[in-house]
Amino acid sequence: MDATPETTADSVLAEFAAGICRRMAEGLLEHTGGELRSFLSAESARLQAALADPATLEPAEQPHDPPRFSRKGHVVINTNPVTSHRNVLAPLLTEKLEDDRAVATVGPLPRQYQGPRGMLHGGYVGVLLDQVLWDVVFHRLGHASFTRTLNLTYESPVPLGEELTVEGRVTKIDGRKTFAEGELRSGDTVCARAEGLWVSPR
Ligand SMILES: CCCCCCCCCCCC(=O)SCCNC(=O)CCNC(=O)[C@H](O)C(C)(C)COP(=O)(O)OP(=O)(O)OC[C@H]1O[C@@H](n2cnc3c(N)ncnc32)[C@H](O)[C@@H]1OP(=O)(O)O
Repeated sequence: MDATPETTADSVLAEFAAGICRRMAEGLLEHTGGELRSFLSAESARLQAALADPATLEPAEQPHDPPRFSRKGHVVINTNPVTSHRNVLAPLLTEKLEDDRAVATVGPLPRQYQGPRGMLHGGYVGVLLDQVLWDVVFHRLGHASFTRTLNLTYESPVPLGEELTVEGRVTKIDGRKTFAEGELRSGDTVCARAEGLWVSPR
């Protein structure tokens, strides 16, 4: 049971703190020595200032994820590691869903997602495609399902530091099985393709 239910201002503060943690994660891989100390000190001071006086945050600011509560009144936090503004691991998507199709933009992604030098780690390519394909399946079906298979083809390296597009489409529904496919693009270049199967719960 939550003794202190979340307010909108708490959610704004949490997302502000997550933003600082994201910048810190990025800065830890960018700065060294004295520059690193100055960077960490400045980011810590911004968080301390916001905690001491929440009015230093933009007063009209709304959280991306406003407080939600379960039927029993417990706070429900969006933990999604791709889309939650409060989860510092999340690269964050802006997504449009229409019928059988989803189109999302993500990035530019910083260096904590790096695999090969200057390029996105292949596992994160799968994470982004899994999420967007799951989203379009959820949108189409109206209920959650589980990823059963996800086959990836890496066509070309995915650059960091550039906006990316991730697209997903439902291709077939057969009972509990929903098939979907999609791709991840950098500009006009298709960097990876995915196809998979999502199974609805019994
Ligand atoms: C609001 C919420 C927020 C939730 C927020 C969610 C955030 C997004 C998450 C992103 C997506 C994920 O990461 S999801 C998490 C990653 N995935 C998982 O953890 C899933 C782990 N696997 C499982 O739990 C299970 O294997 C299931 C549930 C997927 C399937 O088990 P099952 O229910 O026993 O299904 P089963 O009978 O074996 O198969 C169902 C049907 O599919 C067919 N089938 C099975 N495998 C295959 C296959 N490889 N190729 C073809 N067909 C297949 C079977 O023949 C059968 O067909 P027929 O006889 O019916 O014709």
